[in-house]
Amino acid sequence: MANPSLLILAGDGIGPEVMDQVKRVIAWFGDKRDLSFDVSEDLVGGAAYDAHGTPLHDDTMARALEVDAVLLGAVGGPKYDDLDFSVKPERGLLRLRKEMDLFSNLRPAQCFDALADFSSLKKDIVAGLDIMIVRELTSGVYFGEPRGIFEEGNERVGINTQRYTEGEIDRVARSAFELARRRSSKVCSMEKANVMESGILWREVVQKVRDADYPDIELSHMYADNGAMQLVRAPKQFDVILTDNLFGDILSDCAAMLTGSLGMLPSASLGAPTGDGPPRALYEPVHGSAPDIAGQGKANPIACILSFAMALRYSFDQGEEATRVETAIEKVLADGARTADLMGEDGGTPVTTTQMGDAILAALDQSL
Ligand SMILES: NC(=O)C1=CN([C@@H]2O[C@H](COP(=O)(O)OP(=O)(O)OC[C@H]3O[C@@H](n4cnc5c(N)ncnc54)[C@H](O)[C@@H]3O)[C@@H](O)[C@H]2O)C=CC1
Ligand SMILES: CC(C)CC(=O)C(=O)O
Ligand SMILES: [Mg+2]
Repeated sequence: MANPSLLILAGDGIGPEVMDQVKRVIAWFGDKRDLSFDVSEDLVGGAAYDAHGTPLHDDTMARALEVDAVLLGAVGGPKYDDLDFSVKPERGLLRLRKEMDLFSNLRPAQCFDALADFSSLKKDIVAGLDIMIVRELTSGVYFGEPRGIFEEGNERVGINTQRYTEGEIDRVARSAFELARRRSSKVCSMEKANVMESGILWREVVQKVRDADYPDIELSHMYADNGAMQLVRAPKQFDVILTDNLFGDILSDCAAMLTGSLGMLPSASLGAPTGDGPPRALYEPVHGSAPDIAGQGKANPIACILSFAMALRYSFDQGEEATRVETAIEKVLADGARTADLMGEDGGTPVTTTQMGDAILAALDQSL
């Protein structure tokens, strides 16, 4: 049987740096676990713009639709700030998500024991934290029309449109409920139904889906601003959080700091199930291209490596191997390895991106 196929799009800034460590983990699975992948690589974001004048070449898009899974690093950076919006690096990523129809974005926030002391919050608030944010990814205000900057009278007006259809809400709600059934069966849906019609529809549809097909799920609703506050006040009250594209983007960066660093948060973006096979999927860290530390060997590769672990679990039916990676990372952190983002000013000498990769590979070796 052919090896499963992976398309790697490392992107910009720290994207290629953290992806280099993922490539070593992929090679390790080929060497040590007889689990090989047919890996191809291509450009996305600013790197694709530099080469082709577009943040995502049509050939790359076509390849992404063919492979079993895509692994992405990060896109964007100040070099591209003044580009026309249509060719900005971030548009390449949005096109991938949209054309692959990856409507369900899973962003787990787990606090590893070794980092509970380092979180922005008190240890007892985050110790043992394990929540899953399910973010709608292919609609909402990042995609709604009309959008643009227009002349209106003697001034300009910037417009974006929050738009959700019932079908779009229905399908992401189902994905959250299915996931919740494999966890604690508790979902909190967040929107702003107090001030947004799209929020009213969101709440109605989510409740309807739950009542019709998921009566075993304990569903609650919360305004997203309160949700942000509750996330930092008492995050362990949540298990699965279901929310829209914009709120999910913001709430997941917020959740990252509960775990210690944005450099710790992976994600899986999944489409609809395809027959018997796994859904279309793209895996990427939650963080961006981190221009402030790019090229300095400071980036934490754990979020990207954990994203590969999610690929093992969700695309390749290799849950035990995914756990092997997560356990290796847990061990490395317990042994004290810290990239700079995981230590305070006087925390000692941080390890580099490559040294963190070395330590994770050594822990993987020890797991055999
Ligand atoms: N999925 C993607 O490709 C994303 C791309 N971006 C893009 O990235 C660029 C920079 O955006 P920012 O707002 O600065 O967000 P960012 O996520 O790149 O960085 C925010 C802060 O977190 C730190 N950080 C992020 N990842 C880290 C890691 N792995 N290890 C250690 N520290 C890490 C950075 O150094 C920075 O101080 C922008 O062009 C933005 O549009 C932003 C978010 C997601
Ligand atoms: C397209 C990305 C730059 C948006 C983002 O911040 C994210 O998806 O987390
Ligand atoms: Mg974001």
